Order: sequence, then C-alpha cells, then structure tokens
Amino acid sequence: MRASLIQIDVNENESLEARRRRVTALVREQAGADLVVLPELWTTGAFAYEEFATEAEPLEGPTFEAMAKAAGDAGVWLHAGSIPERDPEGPLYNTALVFSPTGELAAAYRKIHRFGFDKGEAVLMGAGQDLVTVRLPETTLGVATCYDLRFPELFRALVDAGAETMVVSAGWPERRRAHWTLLAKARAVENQAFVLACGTAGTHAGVPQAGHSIVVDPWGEVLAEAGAGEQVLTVDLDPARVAATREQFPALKDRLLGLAPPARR
Ligand SMILES: O=C(O)CCC(=O)C(=O)O
Repeated sequence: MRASLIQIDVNENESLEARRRRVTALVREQAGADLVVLPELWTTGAFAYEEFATEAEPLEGPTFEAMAKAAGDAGVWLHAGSIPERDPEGPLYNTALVFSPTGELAAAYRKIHRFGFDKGEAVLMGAGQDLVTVRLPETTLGVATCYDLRFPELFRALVDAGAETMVVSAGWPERRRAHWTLLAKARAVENQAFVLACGTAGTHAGVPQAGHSIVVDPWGEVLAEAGAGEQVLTVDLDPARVAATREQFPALKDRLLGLAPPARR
C-alpha cells in the first residue's frame, strides 16, 4: 500500500483560494498512491483563530467539492485534512474529511479533543463525539486530529473498533516538535498499528509549524520522516505487518482494567 502525506506550507502570503488550487493539483499528482493524507485546517492554519468563523464552510462547501473531485481524478483514498465546518444548527467544528477513490465522502470526523485550554479552538469550536474508522481494501484507518495524539484512550478505542492504521492530520507547532515525534511513535508501539502523521510547514498567526510529518510502523520503526518545509512524503507499507506484529508480540491480548479485549483475527 502506497501512502503519500502532503505536508503543506500554510502561511499568510497565500490566499485561501490559491492554496486550495495548489493543494488540489498536488493531490492530483499523487495518482498511483493508494492513500493520500493532508494536514489539519490547511485552508486557514490551525492557529489562525480569527479566521475560523470567517472562513468556516458548510460540510459540503468549496474545500469538500475540490477535494472530492481531486480524489476522484487521482483515483486515491484521500484523507483531506480538516476544515472549519459550519454546522447550521450548532457550533463550528474542526472536521476531517475522507474521500473514496471515486470521490464519495467515506467519513467525516469532528475532532474530539480541542486545543487551547481556555482560548482558541477550545472555546471557538465544538467537540466531536464520535469515533471514526474507515475500511480500505488493504487496512482499516483510525482517524484522529492533532491534539488527539495526546490522548491514548482515543487510539485504544480505535483499535477496539478495528483500526490498524492511525491517520493523524495536524498543525503541530515547532516548539513542541519533540512531543509530536515521541507521541507518534508511542501510539504506534502501544497499539501495534501504523501511524501516519501529517503536519503543516511554514508559519501562520506567528506560530512556526513543526513539519516533520512521520510514518511509523507497528514495531515503532520510523519508515519515513519529512523535513521542515513543504514536502510530499511517500512510503510503501505492508498492511500485513499489523496482524503479524499483534500475533508475534501479543501485548494487546494482555489488557486488563476491564477494557474490552480486541477482536481476535
Ligand atoms: O498538543 C499540542 O502540542 C499541539 C496541538 C495543536 O496544535 C492542535 O491540536 O491544533
């Protein structure tokens, strides 16, 4: 299975429309991949709090339309990162979109853990409630967004829901890059799953971004890691490694604390 993570440079020198056009072209260029992943809130930037309300889109807005078409044109599964979603009957949400290779919406995931403590996303957006997994022919994706990476219980719940490949789209800041790398590896090792973590490059709203998108295998080995700038990180994965690792080192079967055991394969 070939995955391409597109680590987009998000900065204020480029208009949202220009970036959407550029990203659409980049996705189309990934024809031949099985899965393409984009970062969190790449239209506005994850720290551009003032723009969340002004640039929020209905679920099926311009970014949805562009990404659905790009997925269909390229014939790839596309985790299109997230958008600030305007729910006509509720608050804004930080919503990730996943499209099938025919351009159909396969899943929408509203970020559960909002970042900012008492400001920013934590007060400007509503919290999602639902876990999201997506069945691909080769693997089952577990979907998470940025700050979610700090909450191992979410990933364990995704394992219980059948996830084998955790896809994390993010706008992670440079000053906590060490946490990003460490947590991506930890989530892979503890869940014996692939982790595909795609962040942004550049600086927006005065916050330099970490870049360093990373792909970790179920044994915790780093298969690929991006640098700081805009980059397409392409990697070939063997999805059978998940079952093999869980079989050879069956730590998930030793869970206690009253949690449901993982389904046996
Ligand atoms: O947890 C962190 O350090 C960064 C989280 C974040 O930037 C986000 O969720 O948007």
